[in-house]
Amino acid sequence: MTPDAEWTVGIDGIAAGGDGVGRLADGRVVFVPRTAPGDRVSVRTVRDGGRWLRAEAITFEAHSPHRRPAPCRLYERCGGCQLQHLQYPAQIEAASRVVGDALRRIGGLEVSDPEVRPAERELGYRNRVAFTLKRLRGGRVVAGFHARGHPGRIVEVRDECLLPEAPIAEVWPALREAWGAGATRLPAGRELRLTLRSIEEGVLLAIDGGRAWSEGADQAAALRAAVPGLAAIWHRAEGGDWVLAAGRPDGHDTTGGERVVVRPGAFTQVNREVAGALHDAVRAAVGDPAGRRIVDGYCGVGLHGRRLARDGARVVGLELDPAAVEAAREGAPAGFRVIEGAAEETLPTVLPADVVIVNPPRAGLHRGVPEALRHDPPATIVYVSCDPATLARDLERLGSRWTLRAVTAFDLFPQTSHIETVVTLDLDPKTTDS
Ligand SMILES: C[S@@+](CC[C@H](N)C(=O)[O-])C[C@H]1O[C@@H](n2cnc3c(N)ncnc32)[C@H](O)[C@@H]1O
Repeated sequence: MTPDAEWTVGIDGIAAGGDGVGRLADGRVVFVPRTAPGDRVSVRTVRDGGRWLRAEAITFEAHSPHRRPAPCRLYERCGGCQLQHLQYPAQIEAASRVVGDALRRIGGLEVSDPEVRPAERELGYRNRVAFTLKRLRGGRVVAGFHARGHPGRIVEVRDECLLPEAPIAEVWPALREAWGAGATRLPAGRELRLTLRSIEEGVLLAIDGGRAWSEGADQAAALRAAVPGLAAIWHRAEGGDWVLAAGRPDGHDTTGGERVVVRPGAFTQVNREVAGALHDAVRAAVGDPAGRRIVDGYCGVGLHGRRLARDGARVVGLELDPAAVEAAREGAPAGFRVIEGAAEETLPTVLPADVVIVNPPRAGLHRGVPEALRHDPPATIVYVSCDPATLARDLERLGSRWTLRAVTAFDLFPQTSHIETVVTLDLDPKTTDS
């Protein structure tokens, strides 16, 4: 089928990236963005990948009962969300299918589609939002999100985005007003990444990129005074370190009962409500932690490990990012220590352990991590994953010595195709590593 050919397909599911997916009579799979299970749609091929095709919808011959008008008026142009055209229960069902499919297809596991814990708030849930600001020729400034299908372009966002928590939704338009024509009150540079993080004290603004801010202190102070709710402004010039430009050095936030310091850079989950439920699930999967040796791998600011140490475990956190390590150590309970470095190098030095938690970035575990776990197996592994495909690959690499106790997914990112999964594995004492 050549690009530009037009034909009709029935959509019967949602693929991992959020596209609707259907099948041709000859078995080839077709991906069509912004379609829903139950749609029948005439499409045009935009890419022929051999056994799969990517296509765009031209007209709908039948509409899915799971559709709804997208709540955001930027949805068609913005690259941030993929599932706003689906009613929320259909988003949850799609997430369950995506995780189940990955575990069966890539992981070779015999599992059914898992339970997905929905969010209470499907909008207004993000405590962190990153915008991109570009200075164009002629002094014009655009600031917003990357465009759908054109990541180099920026879709202007004023007050349209429906995902941020209320404090961010209020600060962003006020900040745009306050930075002045040509954004001259911000650091110079063609492109800046502006991250707003809502914290107990208000909103923290982290400006990443641009040149050193020679008049930073004055301009940042003026900006902060002009934007109600802005608690602190940080800047990191290209090739430099984070510098506090105005306001308070420390912000705080609480997730899953743990209050931690928030500074720019260190990873924290964006959805405090669902992340709290996820942390409770990890805590429950560990069982009674008293006196047990636990590794919190890829610990970030140490939310799992700190809580388990408070409950009596001896916990070692493993974390690569120095900013996260610093936050994890601040105010940590006795019984929780953190080793800075790559988990694939540090894990073998802290095994054996009773329980190992791993929560890697999207790329999943470095090969060295399953190797170390096979060599020195813990009784329980709790794997928290933000990518079902790499999760499934890693479970396969762990081998057959562990049995799957539970799989639960959490909708930390409503309206998007991202999904977080928690898998608990128990060592089968009768088996040996082959
Ligand atoms: C998905 S976050 C999880 C953080 C934490 N568990 C939480 O719930 O907030 C992944 C973390 O792994 C860290 N990281 C990335 N690569 C790593 C590696 N090779 N070894 C150790 N930590 C790593 C990142 O800096 C980040 O803090």
